[in-house]
Amino acid sequence: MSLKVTVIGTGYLGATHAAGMAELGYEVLGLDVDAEKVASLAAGRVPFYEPGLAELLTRHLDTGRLRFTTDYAEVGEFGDVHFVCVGTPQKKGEFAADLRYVDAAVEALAPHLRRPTLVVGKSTVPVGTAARLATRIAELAPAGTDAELAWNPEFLREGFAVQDTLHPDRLVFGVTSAAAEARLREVYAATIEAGSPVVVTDYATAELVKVSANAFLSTKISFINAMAEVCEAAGADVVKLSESLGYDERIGRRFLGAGLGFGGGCLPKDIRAFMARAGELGADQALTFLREVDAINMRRRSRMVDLAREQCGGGFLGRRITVLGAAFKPESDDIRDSPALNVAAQIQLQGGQVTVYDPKALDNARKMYPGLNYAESAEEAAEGAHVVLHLTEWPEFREIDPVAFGKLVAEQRVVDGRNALDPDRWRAAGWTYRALGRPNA
Ligand SMILES: NC(=O)c1ccc[n+]([C@@H]2O[C@H](COP(=O)([O-])OP(=O)(O)OC[C@H]3O[C@@H](n4cnc5c(N)ncnc54)[C@H](O)[C@@H]3O)[C@@H](O)[C@H]2O)c1
Ligand SMILES: O=c1ccn([C@@H]2O[C@H](COP(=O)(O)OP(=O)(O)O[C@H]3O[C@H](CO)[C@@H](O)[C@H](O)[C@H]3O)[C@@H](O)[C@H]2O)c(=O)[nH]1
Repeated sequence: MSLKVTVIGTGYLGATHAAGMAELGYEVLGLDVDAEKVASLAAGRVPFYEPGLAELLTRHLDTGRLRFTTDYAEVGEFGDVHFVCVGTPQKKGEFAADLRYVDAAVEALAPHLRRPTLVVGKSTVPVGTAARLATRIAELAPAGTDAELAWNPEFLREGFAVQDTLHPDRLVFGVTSAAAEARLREVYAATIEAGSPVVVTDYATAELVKVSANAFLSTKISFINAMAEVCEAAGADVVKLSESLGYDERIGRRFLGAGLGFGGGCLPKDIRAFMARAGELGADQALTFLREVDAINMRRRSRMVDLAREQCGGGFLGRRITVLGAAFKPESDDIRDSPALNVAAQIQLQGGQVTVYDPKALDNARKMYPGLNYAESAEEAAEGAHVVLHLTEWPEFREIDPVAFGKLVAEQRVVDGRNALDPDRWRAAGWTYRALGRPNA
């Protein structure tokens, strides 16, 4: 009989994981405490934008392999394997991760476990969490239930979540028994067969792989952005510098894109939680460099505001500013810690009249930043602008015809926060083109 899998927490990670598990052939029950989200998923509507996910979801609602609920008793009854995918955001006013949702999920699930089961943590957590949760499960699971915990961190990227879920570049299994390892190998048999390597290790290492991967990626981005600061001071070109570095295979070109820096629901909060946890463990010195990584990243945002102000003639009062992009990166509608919206809000606070356009993230942006103006197209956003800021590199912004666009604005000034537009094309159309870390023409 085929395995029955549950997925607890059906946000960006969980909804994709649930659909991915159904694609692998399992019967899947997704649970969320957000009844609206559950109703939406059950009706075949993905409550966020993720390419390819809607198709996968509707396919498996149709095959009958995928269902959703808000009822923990049903989940406990149903599942052989339970994946925990709830959020672990940054605590308000602190660096540490807020573990209340993970704790609540385990507390709610464990009393309903009914037979030998494996609970598998996928959320990103501070090292030591799994060991603590394993003890909690042992305390709360009904007597005689052979319930175990494993930690199987997730490395998917938003915008590529379906592909990354079905073809992960590695699987990490943090386990305390051969039986748990065997169960995970069974769950992921097709993925392993298709070539994804498996690393079997203890809880602590599995938890640390995840946060150290995100620390490395953040460091790579802040490294190139630090080089951008030096390039700017020296009149050099960070795009050419990055290209040249990337040809060295030991360095590699990926995640060397200089610009406005990293945002989103993962990298910023994960490096901060990592520093906080290292501090608790007495290893804070090991991660002091991450403070600098964070600081370099945040400086990108203020530098962008400065450049925009410069282009507005020294102040924002009475100036119209077009912001292209609201999502923290293209191919996503996620605006968590979005650098684009952070810059837009700073400029608005300083008296600028900001109009934002994004192909997918307008609804989310309107809810979180109701004070900004929004437009339904790049062209509408550009009407009468004194400066255009390109802050999220959606492909459609690269397609803009700078000649036609130039007729809409009050002044032809563009600041490219993602080094993704072609400076020659914009300059040839009469625009003043500025970018972070690139020389002026
Ligand atoms: N988004 C990503 O790309 C990604 C990738 C890898 C890892 N992660 C990690 O995965 C976790 C989830 O991230 P996300 O982006 O999917 O967050 P999210 O906010 O989109 O989703 C979390 C979901 O958990 C639900 N939830 C909260 N408490 C619950 C409870 N007690 N029981 C059941 N459901 C509950 C929320 O309603 C929400 O739908 C985080 O730890 C994150 O760091 C995220
Ligand atoms: O060269 C680059 C690459 C990325 N970014 C920015 O970095 C941020 C994060 O991008 P990305 O890593 O592609 O997005 P996420 O979906 O947040 O994925 C990261 O965070 C996830 C959650 O932990 C992990 O699973 C993924 O492996 C990890 O890449 C975005 O703001 C990007 O604009 C740059 O500034 N320059």
